[in-house]
Amino acid sequence: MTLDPLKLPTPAKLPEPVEGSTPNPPKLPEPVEGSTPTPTPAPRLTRARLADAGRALPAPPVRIVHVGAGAFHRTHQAWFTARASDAADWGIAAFTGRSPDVADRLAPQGGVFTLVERGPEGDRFEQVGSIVEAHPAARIDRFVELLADPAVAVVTLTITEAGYRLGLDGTIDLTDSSVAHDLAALRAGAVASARLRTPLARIVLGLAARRRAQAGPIAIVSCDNLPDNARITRDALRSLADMAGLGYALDTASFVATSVDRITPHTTAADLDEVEARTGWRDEAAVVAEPFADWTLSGEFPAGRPAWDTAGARFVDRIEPFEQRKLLVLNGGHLVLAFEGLLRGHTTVADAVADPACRSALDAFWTEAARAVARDVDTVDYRRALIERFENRRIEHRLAQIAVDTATKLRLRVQPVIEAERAAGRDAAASTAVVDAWHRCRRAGLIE
Ligand SMILES: NC(=O)c1ccc[n+]([C@@H]2O[C@H](COP(=O)([O-])OP(=O)(O)OC[C@H]3O[C@@H](n4cnc5c(N)ncnc54)[C@H](O)[C@@H]3O)[C@@H](O)[C@H]2O)c1
Ligand SMILES: O=P(O)(O)OC[C@@H](O)[C@@H](O)[C@H](O)[C@H](O)CO
Repeated sequence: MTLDPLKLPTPAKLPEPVEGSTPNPPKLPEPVEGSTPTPTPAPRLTRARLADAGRALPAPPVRIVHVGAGAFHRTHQAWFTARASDAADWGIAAFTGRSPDVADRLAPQGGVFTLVERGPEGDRFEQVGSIVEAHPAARIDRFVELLADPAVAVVTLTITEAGYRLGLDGTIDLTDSSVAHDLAALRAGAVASARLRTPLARIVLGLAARRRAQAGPIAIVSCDNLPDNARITRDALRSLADMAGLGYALDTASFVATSVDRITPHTTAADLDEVEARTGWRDEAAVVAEPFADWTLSGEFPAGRPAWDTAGARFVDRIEPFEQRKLLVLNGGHLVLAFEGLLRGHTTVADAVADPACRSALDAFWTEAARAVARDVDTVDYRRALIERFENRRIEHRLAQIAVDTATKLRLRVQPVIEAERAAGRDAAASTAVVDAWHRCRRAGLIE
């Protein structure tokens, strides 16, 4: 079958984990001899109760605004910020991208949450205090107020690839009904802007307010799995701002490129119960991640930034090789396992990678993907380490979580491999087979 894909719609240095450690469990009443024990519900984790229990996590001042407060923000940027040597100076106000769910869970806890670092041998629990405000996307008033505050120096984003509303050419899709709605609202001024639907339009509104308030420069840091995420974010914001007559909004914004990595599955109800049983706190905003974490950044922070390097982040002049390796090898590899795995009845990445047929498709794809990655980064040890990460059975990373927005992901994570192979005169058999598996998944109704 001939397929035309163009038609398709250094680990951080961390302290040794303490296996099974339970941070400061609250004191529960002693059971009374002879009585029928009534299970005592664990207290809800909150910043104030933590302080009462003798383990205060002081709330730092807000200097970072995050958009898209999902699971990954908590396991990655919030965690790096909490572990930076100057964590006491950098608090995060986290806004959801769309639904209010995460804000509803985090806000009653004062932003504090538990990170479960789930290694192959056991769990390590850590309470993270860097998020100090949590708001639903609809709190545009607070969002704009914060962006216009000179103390705020950084805006980070994890709104998923779909959240950027890009067309096939990689620029913002003006035919998208929400983009069109927001453009009209931005043009109509403040009252209409109170109902903005897209994160990028809200950022334009906030940056325009910042400019008018002369609050100084700011860094915008996309932490989504997109190639050239700084340019994509800048161009999309620039288009919106220019067309809305707010071109000045971006005058003092700096765009930082990132490659982000930490496998973060969706939190399950069983995970929350496990956190409660092991820590003694009921935490409705707990998140689970693998021990590995990587953050590579490139760009200017004109108003300062946390010392993320002290927590293991890497600042580089040229991000492309890191970005290519992450997006093509890891994320492209995930797509291989998702499609082949779903077709073979598997549920998780660990199940799929243990199946020799899926593994062989992965290895074949990786041979081609590695050739598409710039020579200046290693792909041999990287792949070896990745297999171990994928094999971590205790991380229940569901193939269905990966297999969303697949047309966009194929275009960004597999098509570049096909193009590189063909440009070198090869047949791109393994990467083209990924597209074929995608078609078969769609025909079988396994993915949308
Ligand atoms: N989960 C991971 O392992 C992982 C690892 C590296 C990078 N990332 C990046 O982070 C992104 C989010 O992952 P997550 O695990 O936090 O997901 P999540 O579902 O927990 O959270 C997604 C966030 O994005 C918002 N959002 C989703 N679709 C949107 C849309 N169309 N418009 C506006 N906002 C939208 C949601 O409201 C939520 O705030 C990924 O898409 C990826 O780019 C995730
Ligand atoms: O998060 P997505 O939807 O862009 O891609 C799915 C996975 O490949 C991704 O979440 C990886 O687990 C992650 O990028 C690892 O750091």
